[in-house]
Amino acid sequence: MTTSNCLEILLVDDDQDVLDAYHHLFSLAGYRTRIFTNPLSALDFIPIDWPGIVVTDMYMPQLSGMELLTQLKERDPRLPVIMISGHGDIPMALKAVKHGACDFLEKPIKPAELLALITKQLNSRHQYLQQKSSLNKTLTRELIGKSAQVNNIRQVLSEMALLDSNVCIYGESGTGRHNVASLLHSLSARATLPLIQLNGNQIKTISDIENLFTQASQASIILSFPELLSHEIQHWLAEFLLNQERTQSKPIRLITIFSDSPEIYIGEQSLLPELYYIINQSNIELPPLRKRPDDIAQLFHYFLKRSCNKLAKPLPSVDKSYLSTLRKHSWDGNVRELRNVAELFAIGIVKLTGQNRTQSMDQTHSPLDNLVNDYEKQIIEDALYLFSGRVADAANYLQIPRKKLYLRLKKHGVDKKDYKTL
Ligand SMILES: Nc1ncnc2c1ncn2[C@@H]1O[C@H](COP(=O)(O)OP(=O)(O)OP(=O)(O)O)[C@@H](O)[C@H]1O
Repeated sequence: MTTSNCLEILLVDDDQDVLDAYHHLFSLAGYRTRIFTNPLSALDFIPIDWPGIVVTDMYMPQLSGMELLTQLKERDPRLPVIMISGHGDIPMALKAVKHGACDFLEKPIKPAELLALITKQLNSRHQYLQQKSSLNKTLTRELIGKSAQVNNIRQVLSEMALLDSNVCIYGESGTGRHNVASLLHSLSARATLPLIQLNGNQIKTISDIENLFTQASQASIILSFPELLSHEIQHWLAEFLLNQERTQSKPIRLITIFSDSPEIYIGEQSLLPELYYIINQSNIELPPLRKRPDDIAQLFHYFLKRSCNKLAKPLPSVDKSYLSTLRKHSWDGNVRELRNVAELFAIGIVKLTGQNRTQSMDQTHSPLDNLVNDYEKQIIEDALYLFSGRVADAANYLQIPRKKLYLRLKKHGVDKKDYKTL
C-alpha cells in the first residue's frame, strides 16, 4: 500500500453519474473515495487537517465550487482542492488558483492526467500531515502547559515552523521566550543550521552588527531587546532585512525578543517603526504564569520529573494542598521560578510553604519565639531566592526598608550571595 492510499479523495458534484464514474476510476487505481452531491454536506463533513484531498465541480445549485473552495480554505488553508469545470474559462481558472485551488481541470477529463494529479496531491498532503504530526509531538514534549493560551501558542508555532518569517516574541522574563524562539528554529527548515543568540546591549557599532549578520549566513538569529540598539544600528538592520526581502534571498531568519509589546517601545521612541515592520512578520505573546494557572501543576510535575531523573532519585509524591499553594503563588519569576521550586522539591526542599521547616520544628517542640524567628527567616530566604539574592528587590517585595532587611539578614545569619546561584 502506498502512502497516498491511506488518505481519501472527497468528490463533490451534483451529477450522480459523474460521481459514479470518478468513484470507479479512483477505486480501480486503489484509492478510497467519498462522494457528495451536495457541497454543503461536504463542508459539514471535513474537519481541519482532514486526511485527504477534495475534487469538486464548479457549477452546483446549493453552493458554487468557488464558494466551496473559499470556505474550505478559510478553515484549512493547506487542504488541496482540485477544481473541475465544463467550461474552458481562463479567468475563472486563474481566480480559482488565486483562491488556493491546487489545480483547475477542464472537461472532458483525461483519466490518466487526473490520476497523476490526484497521486501528486495525495502524496503532498500525506507528507504535510506527517510533518505536522511530528511537529505537534515535539511541541507537546517541549512546550508544556494545558491552558488555552499555551494550546494556542502550540498551534501558532506549528504554522510558523513551516514558514520562514521574522518573528517577534514578547512577554515577561522567565515566561519561556527563549524556549519558544529555540523551538521555532529547531522545527524550521533551518534546524541543522546554526542558531545565534545576541543581545541588543552587546552591539555597539554598525561594524559589530555588519560582521555578525554578514558572517551568520543561513542562520537563525535570536536578538533579545532590539530596542537597546542605537537608532543608527536599527536603521542598518531594517535596511539589511528589507534587502533580503527584495532580493528574495533569505540568509538570516530573525527572531526578536521583547519584554513588552513592541508597540510600547515604538511609543517610547526606542524602537524604530521601520525596523518593527520588518521584524514583526508574525508575533507571539507569552502570558505571565499567573495569568495561566492551569499550566502550573503540569509544569511543576514536568520539572520535578526531569530533576529526579537527572539526580536518579525516586519521584516524590506531591499532595493536593501543595499544588494549590503553587496555584495561588504570584510567580513573579514566571516559569523559571517554578522550575527552581520544582528542582528544590526534588532534593527535599519545599519552597513557598513552611512545610520542611515545620516538620523539623514539630520534632524539636521549639518555643514560640523560635518558631516566629524561624518563620521570619524562611520568608526572607524565600524572597531572596525569588529575586536571586537582590536585596533591593526582596525588600520591595516584603514591603520593608532595605536597611531593615539587611539587619534581619545579619540577625538570621543569611548571606545574600548564597541565593545568587539558585
Ligand atoms: N512551557 C514551557 N515548557 C517547558 N519548559 C519551559 C516552558 N516555559 C519555560 N520553560 C523553561 O523555563 C526556563 C525559562 O525559560 P526561558 O529562558 O525561555 O525564559 P525567557 O522568557 O526567555 O526569560 P529570560 O530572557 O529571562 O531567559 C527555561 O528552562 C525553559 O526551558
